[in-house]
Amino acid sequence: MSGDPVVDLPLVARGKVREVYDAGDGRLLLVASDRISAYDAVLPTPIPDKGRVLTALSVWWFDQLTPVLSAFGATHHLVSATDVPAEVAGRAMLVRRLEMLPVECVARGYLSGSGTKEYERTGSIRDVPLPPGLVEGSRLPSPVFTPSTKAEVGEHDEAIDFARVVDLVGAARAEELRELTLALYRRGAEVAAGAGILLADTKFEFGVSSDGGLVLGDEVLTPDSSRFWPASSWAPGAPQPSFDKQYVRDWLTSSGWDRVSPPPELPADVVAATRERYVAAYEQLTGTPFR
Ligand SMILES: N#Cc1c(N)ncnc1-c1cnn(Cc2cccc(F)c2)c1
Repeated sequence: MSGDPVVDLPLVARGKVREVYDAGDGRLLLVASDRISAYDAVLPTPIPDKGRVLTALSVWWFDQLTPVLSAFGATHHLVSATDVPAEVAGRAMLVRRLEMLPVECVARGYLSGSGTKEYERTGSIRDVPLPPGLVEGSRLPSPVFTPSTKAEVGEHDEAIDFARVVDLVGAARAEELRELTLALYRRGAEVAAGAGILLADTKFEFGVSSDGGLVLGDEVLTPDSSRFWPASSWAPGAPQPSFDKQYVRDWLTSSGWDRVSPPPELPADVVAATRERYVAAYEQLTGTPFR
């Protein structure tokens, strides 16, 4: 299951749960697996249909975000989600090959994880001062752009400030990345809130097309590239339950796994419940049945 190339194309990149293949003619094939990661480990048990659900969600979001992209004179990289090899039907996207910018464009609407630690140390996130009294899970007064550099596979991304983004891509492009990232986050958060889901944060990746325009790449606004929290259980002051991975996290914690040795297989009920959460995220966000 894991590790073997699934299509007869040259492998370009391999992440924890996804692969990129060279499809030729200036195209790439992004393939989403059914693998799931938790606590920085890829688990041995696949979640059936996870790859198909997250691919369908990205495809839906590319359409939803097109008006925001157009307002910035930008586009997205999706060419087709149907013109793909049969062995990865439904869980692959044929995309334009881009010159990817070396910046992970993260937008945060809520305080969580490393953001909370930074706030507790400095009273701010990167170069954005925040009001006192915020806690884990607090909604930020305004969404914040918190870029990082892309780490090697298996490493953690490195937080960078806006000045470093300017060094990497130039002042005008850096400003464009920040404003477009925040505009895309705001639209995503608005749509998600209407579906009872809080978009705590998300990561976008951008490339540049041959005519120099910005292009939204990678996957977009999936539970793998974002923190989705159920709005109904939002309670600032403690880590918020993950919309999709909480069953897995809770079971791993109860199993006694030490987070260092190879992770254990998931029981069937946790697999089924987790699959249902991915399907629920898709159906709640899009308002359409997952097939
Ligand atoms: N998207 C996109 C893209 C593009 N449109 N043009 C050129 N390169 C990329 C590209 C290359 N790597 N990644 C990240 C990545 C790593 C591992 C697995 C994955 F599925 C994805 C993105």
